Amino acid sequence: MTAISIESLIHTWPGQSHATLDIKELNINAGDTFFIHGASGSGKSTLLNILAGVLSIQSGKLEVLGQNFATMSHAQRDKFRADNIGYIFQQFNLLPYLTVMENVTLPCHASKQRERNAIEQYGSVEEAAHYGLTSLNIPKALFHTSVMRLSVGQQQRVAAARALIGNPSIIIADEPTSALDHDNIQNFMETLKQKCSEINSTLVFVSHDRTLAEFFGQSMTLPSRLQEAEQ
Ligand SMILES: Nc1ncnc2c1ncn2[C@@H]1O[C@H](COP(=O)(O)OP(=O)(O)OP(=O)(O)O)[C@@H](O)[C@H]1O
Repeated sequence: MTAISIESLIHTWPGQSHATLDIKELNINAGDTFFIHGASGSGKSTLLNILAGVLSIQSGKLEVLGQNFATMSHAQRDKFRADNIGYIFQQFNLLPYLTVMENVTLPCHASKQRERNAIEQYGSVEEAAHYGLTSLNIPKALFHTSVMRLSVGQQQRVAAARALIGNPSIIIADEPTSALDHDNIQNFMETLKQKCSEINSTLVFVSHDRTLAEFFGQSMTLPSRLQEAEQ
């Protein structure tokens, strides 16, 4: 099954003389690990926002899990995202006034489907969060403390546990390793891949760091607009 299918996708931001994104064709199979590399300004965030349904499609075709995004309203895409996409942000986006557990269980409050999946597999949302955090090496003693008291590496693993809870079909990761040191990057990449494979989730991972491509089954590079402008 195809998880993500793109045909002739073009996105031009207002005031720009040429398109930020121009992707003729891209197919990502369900369960694959896919790396998108691109320099700063090449349109990585724009593409991820389109894939997650945050931005509407201007031109071309995009199907995510067989759903045609062009025919869906903003509200339909928001629900689809909550149910089917776990998102890991560059700056983690953990809520500072919530505990580790409260952060991790959030997606199950936003999506009945993810809540159901968590309960079916682990008996309760809390048990699902416990399992996720433990398997990502977060000590139990930290489960009920504020996320602000965690190290950067721990915060990123909590962000991963939050993205994975309730088994979303797709995990999108936007530069999630940029704040980590070398050893933490290796550990984080291996663990993230293993966890995605455990829940049969498709991993779409974006970074400016092309050395990370080695961790993935397939990859693509977005052309640098700066280079094009200079040619
Ligand atoms: N909301 C917006 N309004 C107008 N232009 C935008 C907007 N967001 C992005 N752009 C433009 O689109 C281009 C690509 O930006 P984007 O953030 O997608 O790139 P990126 O590859 O994620 O960059 P970085 O690695 O620096 O985060 C840039 O020229 C940027 O100015």
